[in-house]
Amino acid sequence: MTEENILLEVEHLQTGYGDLKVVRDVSLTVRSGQITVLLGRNGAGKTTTLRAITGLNRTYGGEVRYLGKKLGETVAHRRVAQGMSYVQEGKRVFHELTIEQNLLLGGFSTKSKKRALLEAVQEIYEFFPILGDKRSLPASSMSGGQQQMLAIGQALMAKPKLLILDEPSQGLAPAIMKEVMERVHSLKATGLGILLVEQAVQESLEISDEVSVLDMGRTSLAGPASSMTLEQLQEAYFGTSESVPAKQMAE
Ligand SMILES: Nc1ncnc2c1ncn2[C@@H]1O[C@H](COP(=O)(O)OP(=O)(O)OP(=O)(O)O)[C@@H](O)[C@H]1O
Repeated sequence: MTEENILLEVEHLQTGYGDLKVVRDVSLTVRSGQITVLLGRNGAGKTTTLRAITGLNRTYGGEVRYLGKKLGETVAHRRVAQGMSYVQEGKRVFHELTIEQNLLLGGFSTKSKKRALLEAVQEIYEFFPILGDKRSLPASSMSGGQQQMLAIGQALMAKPKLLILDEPSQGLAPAIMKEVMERVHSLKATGLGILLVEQAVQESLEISDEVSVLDMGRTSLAGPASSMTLEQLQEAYFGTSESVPAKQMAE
């Protein structure tokens, strides 16, 4: 893997809320055409890390480099304009708007002409056919999994280089979760780099290239997904290599 593939490098990041330092030492890398998954127990600091990467929380220490440049105090909307799209936890779509209106809003930041936006919407329909089938219906009429696909489609409308997804499988039935994960996996072929936060350990490891585990605001394990053993992950999660069933790691 060459250095040119690197989209995002986070080194020894420190961030939090006001005086509260929640994230003390987090490092991770995301490359184009690859998925990096950020794992960790509830409250480990995963969402807070994403908020600092996207400019929603201040960085107290360490560094975030995107496309080879330090982001420093770059405000969130400039990061979006530079190709960072963030799908926050909980399928944040506009329920009263139609699916198509939601997608068009997603392309607003590109300042594209209507025609280009409609072409981009068609590409999203090809990728998520269910959104095309239901384009004129309000988003509220869709299931949780379909709303998650809409939230991802909305983020893709901004033509990102880096897609950041916070727990896309949250609250979804297993079959729907698998479908969402497969769709996320297939996005790699477009050259997009993806930073995925997940509680579904097994499913996210299957589609990821790199893994970073967070424990109490610190990176406790990082490396290629293919080389991670269950024992290493357990130790990184709990600070012990005693046998803990994989599914419990999400609890
Ligand atoms: N707005 C906030 N103000 C103060 N503290 C916060 C705020 N949001 C989160 N925290 C605290 O920061 C810590 C890390 O939370 P964070 O949401 O980043 O964890 P997480 O790993 O994403 O967990 P989860 O999987 O439950 O979403 C927690 O102790 C949480 O209570």
